[in-house]
Amino acid sequence: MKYSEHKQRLGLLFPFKYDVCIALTFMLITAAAQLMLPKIVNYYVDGNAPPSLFDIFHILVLIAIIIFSIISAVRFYLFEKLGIKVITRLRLKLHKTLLIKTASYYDKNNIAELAGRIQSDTQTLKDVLTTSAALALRSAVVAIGCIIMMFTLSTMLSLILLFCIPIFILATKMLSKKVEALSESEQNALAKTNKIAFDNLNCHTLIKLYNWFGSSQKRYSKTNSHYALCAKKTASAIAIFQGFFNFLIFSILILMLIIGSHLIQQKNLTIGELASYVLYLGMTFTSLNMLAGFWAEWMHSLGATRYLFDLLKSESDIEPQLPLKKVAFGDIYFENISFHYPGHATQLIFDKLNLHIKHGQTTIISGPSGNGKSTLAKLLLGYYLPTEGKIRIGNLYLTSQNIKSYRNSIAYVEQDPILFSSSVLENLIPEVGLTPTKLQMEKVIAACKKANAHSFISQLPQGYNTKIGDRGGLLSGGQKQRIAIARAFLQEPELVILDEFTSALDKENQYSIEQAIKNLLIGKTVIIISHKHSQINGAENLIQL
Ligand SMILES: Nc1ncnc2c1ncn2[C@@H]1O[C@H](COP(=O)(O)OP(=O)(O)OP(=O)(O)O)[C@@H](O)[C@H]1O
Repeated sequence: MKYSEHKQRLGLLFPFKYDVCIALTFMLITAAAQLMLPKIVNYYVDGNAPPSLFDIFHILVLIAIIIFSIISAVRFYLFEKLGIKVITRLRLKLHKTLLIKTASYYDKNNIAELAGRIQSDTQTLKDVLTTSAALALRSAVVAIGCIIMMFTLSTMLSLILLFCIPIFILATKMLSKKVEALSESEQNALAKTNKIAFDNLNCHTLIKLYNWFGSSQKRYSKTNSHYALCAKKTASAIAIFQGFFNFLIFSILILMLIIGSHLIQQKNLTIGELASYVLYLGMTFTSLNMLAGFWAEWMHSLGATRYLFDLLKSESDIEPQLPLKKVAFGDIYFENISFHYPGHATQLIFDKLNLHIKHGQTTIISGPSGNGKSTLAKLLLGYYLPTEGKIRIGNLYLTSQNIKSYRNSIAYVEQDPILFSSSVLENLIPEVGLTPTKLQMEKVIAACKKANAHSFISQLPQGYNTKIGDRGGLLSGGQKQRIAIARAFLQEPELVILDEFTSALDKENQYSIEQAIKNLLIGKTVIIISHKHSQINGAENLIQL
């Protein structure tokens, strides 16, 4: 645990400093009101209060109670609202960071685990950073206020009490260290459990097919039990502390009552003052208990969110976010390209590969399965950078600095197209969503007609607004490919990479789409990755890998 880690978490509140100040003001008012309560008790017990129920004193007390209740409710709402704001902002930041992580980052990390962590890890921060922190702060104010009040009531009793406080602080410190370590392993175990659940649900048909229910359930049960074990360890550490704390509270309380009754006999204390003192003592312990609970919770969240903050920090696996520039396309050259996937140094996919792909022409890249055809596309798309050698497009070398600008003019249609689980329309123009203008809709329909997709989309229950399921699971392979092709048309690209793009189409659709592509992509650079040499009649070049 480092100082910077505390600062980092508290820094999340900084953008909402005004909300924090307003909420804290309300909190301080409630703390002050709370401190008045034992004094009122003292007033009643020693017989100073007026006997008539409808006396102005009682009416004022009632008004004070009503105001206190309203302010408490507002304070609760303000801190909850603050928590929601902080977490929403953090989730947005994490989502953005994850989106711009490199392709190799996703080779190493599990998507389900990452998505789960955005939700669960941030949730642990929400309460601790706002409502719990506010209660802890109020508890600190109340505890200090109570100690002052207790000194005004009896110096002797208060001095005895002060001796007990170091024991309390020492126990809190020891516990928080233990809880921090336990929480980190608990959160990691939870993330692993989510990962296995996602994997199993994703492969539910496979599990059904081969009757792998038992083994899948066992895999989940193993991680789930490990999580339960970690959570139980954290809970028992907190429970031990709670037990010790309760023992401390009651022992001190009895001690104070014994000494207090002696002081009453010696006429050094009134009954009302002792009652008031015991109430302040109770409030001090409740406040200290809350503070200790908060500290344990804070350390829990520190350990639990370490992964998230590391994720935000790691700049090395983030693609540079530079403004898009207009780029000039030309012939594409692979100059002595060697490549292996990150972390797979022994599996060289290309070894000093040299290629020349002519601008404005159609080139077929062919070769046996596993020879690196799709990898070549991924290099051109800048998902990975070559291990050695350079890719030149026209006069410019492809680098991580300019790839975003290039990608802006590239369309890629894959064998198994990636689709959002949202509507057809959102898959075609996600930036517009569900409310396209008339002109945009006309463009979409024109692109879909060219891709032979319009007729089947029109027959879907809600047409272009039909939700297509997880990764387009409610569509056939050919329908998914036609949507991906329409999406490529809409990009108005300079370079089009078609990776086995008709693999899921029947002969009739294949022929008409090939014709549409042939006519539409005149003058563009088209790279067709295919096992079959003659995928598009009239392809000008063939490269055999
Ligand atoms: N993300 C990755 N990490 C590590 N290795 C990978 C990755 N993607 C692909 N490979 C490996 O790279 C090699 C080339 O794969 P690639 O998909 O480029 O072949 P391909 O020629 O397109 O195959 P196919 O015709 O079967 O689609 C394969 O051995 C594959 O295992």
